[in-house]
Amino acid sequence: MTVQILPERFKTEDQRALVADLGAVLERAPLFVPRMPRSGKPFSVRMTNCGPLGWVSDIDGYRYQPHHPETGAPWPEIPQRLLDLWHEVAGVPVGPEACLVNLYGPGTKLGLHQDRDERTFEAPVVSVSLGDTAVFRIGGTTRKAATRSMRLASGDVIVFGGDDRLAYHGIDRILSGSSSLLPEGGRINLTLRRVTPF
Ligand SMILES: O=C(O)CCC(=O)C(=O)O
Ligand SMILES: [Fe+2]
Repeated sequence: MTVQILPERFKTEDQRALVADLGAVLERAPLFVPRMPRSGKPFSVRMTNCGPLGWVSDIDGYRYQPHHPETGAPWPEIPQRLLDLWHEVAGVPVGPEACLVNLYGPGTKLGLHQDRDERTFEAPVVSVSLGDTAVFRIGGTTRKAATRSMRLASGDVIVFGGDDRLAYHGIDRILSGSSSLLPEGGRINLTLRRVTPF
């Protein structure tokens, strides 16, 4: 496996600073409810983005676009702390273009999927967990491959690249009350992605 796990990469103080950075992002780019292509069924996770591009999903499909789907405004910049993380761990000579922000309340799940809407898979996906612990599942590059489950706690970072860049993954559940980082509870996941070839 070329999934690299960096437990507690962000210590409590840095986690708090990241939450403050995200507060500023959310003021400019409010959370929206993504919907499944075709059916329009809402996801249980709420999302927003920062960076030159953001990932959105609606009845017309999944895509990256430079503006917020509801306000029409460009996405805010990726906080420096996250750019620094990317440059330390991603191992590519270019920056990320999108940072997808997912907010999980109690009972939120994210089905097994691949991150494959990018136009390049040469850069890894760098994922940061904040708040309540998630039960994360990761498998192989086919839906049928065996999966394993692991817990992602606040401050943990995982980097999936190389052979695992297209590994199926998802969130089985959130362990409510496992962290006091977020005043209202729940979990935030940030994924930094490169979208265009370099
Ligand atoms: O919340 C997570 O840890 C994973 C999020 C994810 O897979 C995604 O946004 O594509
Ligand atoms: Fe994903």
